[in-house]
Amino acid sequence: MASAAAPTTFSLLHSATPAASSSSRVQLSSSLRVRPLTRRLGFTAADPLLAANVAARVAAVKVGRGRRGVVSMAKKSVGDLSAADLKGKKVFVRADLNVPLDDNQNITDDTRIRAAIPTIKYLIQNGAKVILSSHLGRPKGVTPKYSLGPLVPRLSELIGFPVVKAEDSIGPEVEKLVASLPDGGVLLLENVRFYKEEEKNDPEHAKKLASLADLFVNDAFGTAHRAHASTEGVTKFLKPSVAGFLLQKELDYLVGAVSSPKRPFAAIVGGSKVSSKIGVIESLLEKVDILLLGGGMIFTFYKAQGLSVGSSLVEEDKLDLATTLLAKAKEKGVSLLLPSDVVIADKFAPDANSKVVPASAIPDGWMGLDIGPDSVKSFNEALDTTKTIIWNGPMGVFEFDKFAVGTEAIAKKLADLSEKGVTTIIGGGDSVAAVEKVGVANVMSHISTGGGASLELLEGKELPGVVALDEATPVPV
Ligand SMILES: Nc1ncnc2c1ncn2[C@@H]1O[C@H](COP(=O)(O)OP(=O)(O)OP(=O)(O)O)[C@@H](O)[C@H]1O
Ligand SMILES: O=C(O)[C@H](O)COP(=O)(O)O
Repeated sequence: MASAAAPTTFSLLHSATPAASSSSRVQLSSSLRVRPLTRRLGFTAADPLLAANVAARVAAVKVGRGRRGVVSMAKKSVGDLSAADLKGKKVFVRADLNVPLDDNQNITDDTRIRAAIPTIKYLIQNGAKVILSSHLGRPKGVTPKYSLGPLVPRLSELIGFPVVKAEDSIGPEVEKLVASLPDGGVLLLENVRFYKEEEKNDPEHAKKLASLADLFVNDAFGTAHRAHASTEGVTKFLKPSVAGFLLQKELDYLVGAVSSPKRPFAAIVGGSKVSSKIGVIESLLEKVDILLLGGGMIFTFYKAQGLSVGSSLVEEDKLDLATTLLAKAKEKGVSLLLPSDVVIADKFAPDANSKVVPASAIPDGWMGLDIGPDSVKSFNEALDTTKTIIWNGPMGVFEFDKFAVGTEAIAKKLADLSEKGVTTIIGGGDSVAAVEKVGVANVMSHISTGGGASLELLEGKELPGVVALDEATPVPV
């Protein structure tokens, strides 16, 4: 790729043969490590409110190539609103509180609730009346098991006082509760998806939601790829409509850091199928210096190169695509690495028999379920040269302990590099689960709260929930 800093001595591993991979030698970068964006701006990741606020002001730049060409993703932030703008104002806040619940309605991962708190607290501290809304799951009509009720205790605990819960998201009862909300109070609306008009982005419905408030803050990054009434529709009726701190931080990393990365810039893409990652790979090939591929998709690449893959996951109709992507990497000067060895299993099960073999020697009847130790070694060497890394998708079937080793090794490597100042961005979905399983989530530069939304951003698409927000006022940088 056109980068002066790209590692020129890095061999292009289009061949999946063990000989090719193990013979690769990566020249270690001797240049100084850069500090993550937050540290460079003079605050710590432990101070997300301040971090996002300052980042919004300082780092909000024209970034991203969207569906309709180059667009500005720099949006007005809630941090641009002062106490004078907020005191006594009714603020409709759309968050993504779509958290997993167990059979007893206990929250099993509160990450998304915690991530929404900085914006809510900022509004409270500035005397606003917070009308908080979210979806939970994909209900078809009013469905008690998708009520937001179970979130109230944790939300109240994190906010520091009891949150009032409405039984609906629109209507006279909600209006009464809004009217009795004190300055600095928080009212949680019921699941916005209990109305089918929400997902249809029905303008009349959006108008009803908007009529509850004076202004709009969208902090629902995980749902920003949906043009729904509470994410996009309400912006037509509420001014200003601004980005919350979480949304801004996600954009700063997934668009800002990816568009203007400190180089060398590496992407690690895994997951099950190449078909679900085509857009991401194609988009990243335009930006990265190094691309490491793992997960189930590698077998389609191997087969495209004429290797036998046993009974590994292969998308027969994507063989040509795999060949095209390899050629594109070569054309762009991207160092693309496929794993040189794999952990194979005699069945798709946690207790399968397993062994490590070169990628070129997968026997019939066996399937590859993880990357092998040599691959981890060469991936680590490649990552050692980088200053920015983005990771999306696990290296193997990490749900089975036996085949989680490669994914966990990559998670540990990123944690190690992050502590040395490399910007590490985890792009949502299963890779986040893997990072959390290893217990290194807190050291990464950024962990996205969005699965589909982060994928769409990485594909270079615009998110309707972001596009609809007010543009940031340009500031001299
Ligand atoms: N070699 C393999 N064979 C089969 N499945 C695999 C293999 N390697 C990884 N997977 C599976 O890929 C799945 C994750 O793939 P997916 O494409 O959904 O990744 P993701 O992008 O991290 O997740 P999400 O779609 O939630 O954002 C995991 O369930 C994992 O078990
Ligand atoms: O979990 C997610 O990815 C978001 O909350 C969006 O949910 P959805 O895919 O049901 O719109």
